[in-house]
Amino acid sequence: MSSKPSIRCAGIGKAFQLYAHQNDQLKQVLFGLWKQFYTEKWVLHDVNFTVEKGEHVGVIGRNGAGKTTLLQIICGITMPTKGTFEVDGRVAPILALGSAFDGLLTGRENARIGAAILGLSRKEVDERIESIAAFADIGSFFEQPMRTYSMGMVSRVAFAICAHANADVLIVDEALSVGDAVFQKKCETYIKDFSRNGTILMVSHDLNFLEELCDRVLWLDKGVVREIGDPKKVIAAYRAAMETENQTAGAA
Ligand SMILES: Nc1ncnc2c1ncn2[C@@H]1O[C@H](COP(=O)(O)OP(=O)(O)OP(=O)(O)O)[C@@H](O)[C@H]1O
Repeated sequence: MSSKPSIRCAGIGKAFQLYAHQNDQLKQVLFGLWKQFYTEKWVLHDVNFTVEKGEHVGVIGRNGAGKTTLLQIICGITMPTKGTFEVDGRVAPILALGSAFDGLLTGRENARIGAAILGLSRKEVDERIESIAAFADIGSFFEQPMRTYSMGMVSRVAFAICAHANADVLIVDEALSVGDAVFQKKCETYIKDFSRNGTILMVSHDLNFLEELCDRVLWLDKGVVREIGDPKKVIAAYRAAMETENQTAGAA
C-alpha cells in the first residue's frame, strides 16, 4: 500500500455560473470571448485538507454550506474552479452513483453498468449481481425500469453496488437519511464494517453517528473550512453555533 494520503484537497474553490436569462448561455458560447453573460456564485473557498489511508472523516455544516459540492469534486462529478485534488485508490461514491442511472434501464442493468464503472470485471459482476440484488432488497422492482423507482429504491441500488465494489475509499453523501429504518440499519452496519480497513469521507446531519465513526470532523461554513479536528470538539462547537443562531432567529 502506498503511503500517499487517500484524499488530498489543495486550495479548492468552486464557482457556479448563474445565467439570468435562458438564452444567455447560448450568448456565452457565441460571444463569451468579448463579454461575460453570467454571474459567478462562489460556493467553496480555499478548501485544504487530507484524509490519510484508513482514516474516517465526517463533513458537517448547514444546508447550502457546500458539502455535496465538495464531495462531487472529489468523486470527479464536477470540476473545481480553483485548486487541485488527488484521490488514491478505488472510490465508491455512494448516492452520487445514483444520479448517473439510466431511468429507461432496469435496476439489474443499471447495477451491472454501475459495478463495471466502479472497476469490477465482467466475471466479478456476474458473481456479485445476485448479492447486489439481495442487498438492495427491492424485490421484483429490480427487473423494472428505474424511472418507476422511488428515491429510496434508487438509493438502495446505488448503495448495494458500492457495497460490492471492493472499494478502498467510501464517499458517502447523506446515505443514512434516504432509506427506511431497516435499510438505514443495514447501511450503518456496512459502513462500520468497511471502516475497519477502508477510508471514509462522509457527509451527514446525523452528528451522533459521525461522532461514533469518525477520527476527525470537518465543519464547512459558507464554503470555508471553519474547523477540522477531534469529532467531539468540532461537533460541540457546531452545535453551540447552531444553538446561538436559533436563539438569535427566535429573538428577531
Ligand atoms: N449546479 C448548481 N448551480 C448553481 N448553484 C449550485 C449548483 N449546485 C449547488 N449550488 C449551490 O451551491 C451551494 C452549496 O450547495 P451544496 O449542495 O454543496 O450544499 P450542502 O452543504 O450539501 O447542502 P445540504 O446540507 O442542503 O445538502 C448552495 O448555495 C447551492 O444552491
